[in-house]
Amino acid sequence: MKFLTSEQMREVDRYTIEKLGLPAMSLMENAGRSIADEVRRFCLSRSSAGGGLATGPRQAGLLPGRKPGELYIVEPGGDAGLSGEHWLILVGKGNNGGDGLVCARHLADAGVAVTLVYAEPPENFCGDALVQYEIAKALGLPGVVYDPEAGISGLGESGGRERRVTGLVDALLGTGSKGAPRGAYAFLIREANDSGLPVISADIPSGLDADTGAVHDPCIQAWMTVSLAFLKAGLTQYPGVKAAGEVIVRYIGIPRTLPPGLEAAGQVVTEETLRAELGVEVSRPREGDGHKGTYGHVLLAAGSLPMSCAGLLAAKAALRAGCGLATWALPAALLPRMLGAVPELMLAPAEDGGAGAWNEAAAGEMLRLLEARDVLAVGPGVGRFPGEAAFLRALWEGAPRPLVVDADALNILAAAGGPAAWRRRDAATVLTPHPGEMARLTGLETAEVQRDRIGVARRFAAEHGVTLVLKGARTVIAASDGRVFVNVTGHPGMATGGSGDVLTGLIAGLLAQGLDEIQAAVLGVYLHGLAGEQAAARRANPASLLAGDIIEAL
Ligand SMILES: NC(=O)C1=CN([C@@H]2O[C@H](COP(=O)(O)OP(=O)(O)OC[C@H]3O[C@@H](n4cnc5c(N)ncnc54)[C@H](O)[C@@H]3O)[C@@H](O)[C@H]2O)[C@@H](O)CC1
Ligand SMILES: [K+]
Repeated sequence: MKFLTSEQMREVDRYTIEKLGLPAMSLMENAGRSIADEVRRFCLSRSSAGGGLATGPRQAGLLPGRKPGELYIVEPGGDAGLSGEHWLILVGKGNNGGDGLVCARHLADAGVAVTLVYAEPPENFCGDALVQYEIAKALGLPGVVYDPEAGISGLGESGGRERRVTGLVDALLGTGSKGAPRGAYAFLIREANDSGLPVISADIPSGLDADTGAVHDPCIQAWMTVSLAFLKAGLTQYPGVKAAGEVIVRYIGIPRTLPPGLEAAGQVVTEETLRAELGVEVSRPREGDGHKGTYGHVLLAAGSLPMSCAGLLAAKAALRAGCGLATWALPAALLPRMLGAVPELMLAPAEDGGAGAWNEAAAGEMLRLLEARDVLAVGPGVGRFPGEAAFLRALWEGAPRPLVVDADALNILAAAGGPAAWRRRDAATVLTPHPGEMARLTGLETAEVQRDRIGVARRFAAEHGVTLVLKGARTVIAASDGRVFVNVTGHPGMATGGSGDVLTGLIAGLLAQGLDEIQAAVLGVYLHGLAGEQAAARRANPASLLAGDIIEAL
């Protein structure tokens, strides 16, 4: 599923309205009605679930309690289950507010009591939002201009009937928002968050940066967000993910195909994305006459005292990814301890003078081994050592096969000045930093990396001609050609030592089987998350998840 930045969304809007001739008012009508649909669905699922929000898969097009094929006519008077509902519609002065006004009209028609709360006097409204305000006024929908002194807690009356407020629609700020919410907008957002009531956001939670997922102070903490036409980039990254709650993308009449020349900011990884965009299946059948040579051979340079087992995890993951063979090269002093630890694995000792550490001279041996192997992964547990820059540079510049760089190898690379300091590689290169390693590679603070994960990853990959996997919840995979993928599989239980080593092995194992670097990186991250979810589900308490459990779940 594609996602866009706010600028791209504006471009799509412009194209749809000016080039295709679809009236802006029709789009706003569809947008507002979609939000109203979701509010109704929310209310009905809440009433049928006896309070609380119903969970589990939603049946497309079916409201709770209805059977497929059953004739059901929604009377103009609305759904009986909505009679106790009273929603405040928080309305800003732009088109997001316009969506809210349309939503209010449809909710009122469905039998929901609504009160419009204007963030500023409607005289300030502009364009289509002003037209929608005039319609709401002509219809007699109750509304008040927000007064911070009075607050929203007293707004329990609608059309002469006392009705306790049961929910809020946040139509304050959308993709036209700049910076932190100001004035009455900020007061309203704080009140909404403090109310404890369900909040459904129109397009994005007000206060969210639609491009990065960073949240301003304040930002709406929504229970649900109805993203209009396309998913917005900011809804795919934390803390935006948390602020948005459940995200529903609704079609509003804007064509699914992007205008000529416009590339989406990125895509969320699904099996469909993998198949349609990357030409790779999650489960790839094996050839009937395949043998271990058919599925490639991974060479892994990993481990050192005392972090020897990082290599073990990566190597096991490579084998579980389906590569035909895996060789783990390790400082020779570690060999006796590791012999037989994974019987399926070949071990290649690198001369270390008994120190259990890597050294510059070992690079030549790695390149020689690589002649008969398909991919080199370097980094898990290698530590820091004298001659480290020369060691890694020799591999970086000399390895004619795909290279996966992780963990301390990334720190070595950063200390040496980053990829720009060395010759650009011809063969595939995948870097798998966590945010701290990414910060060292870019010279940014970790918080700066996290504030714009998509942008930081995209720029780095394009500038250095590598595939960049920026790890962490909602891992970002950026290709050197500007494409970006965001992974949504995974589980917080995976935040445990060795989890990254498993990913490195997995990606290397997929590269060995002939997948290209972006296929291997995206599929690897997707499978890693999926395995983590399954491993977590097998444990009574997911906090007890170990990296080895992820390998077993593969
Ligand atoms: N054709 C379109 O353009 C469509 C737009 N739609 C809606 O329109 C939204 C975008 O509308 P707009 O571009 O009018 O912008 P917004 O409605 O997001 O913002 C409106 C106004 O708020 C003010 N504002 C900006 N930042 C602020 C801040 N930090 N604090 C206080 N006030 C601030 C500005 O004066 C801005 O013009 C989308 O998110 C979506 O909800 C939908 O109606 C569908 C069609
Ligand atoms: K909003």
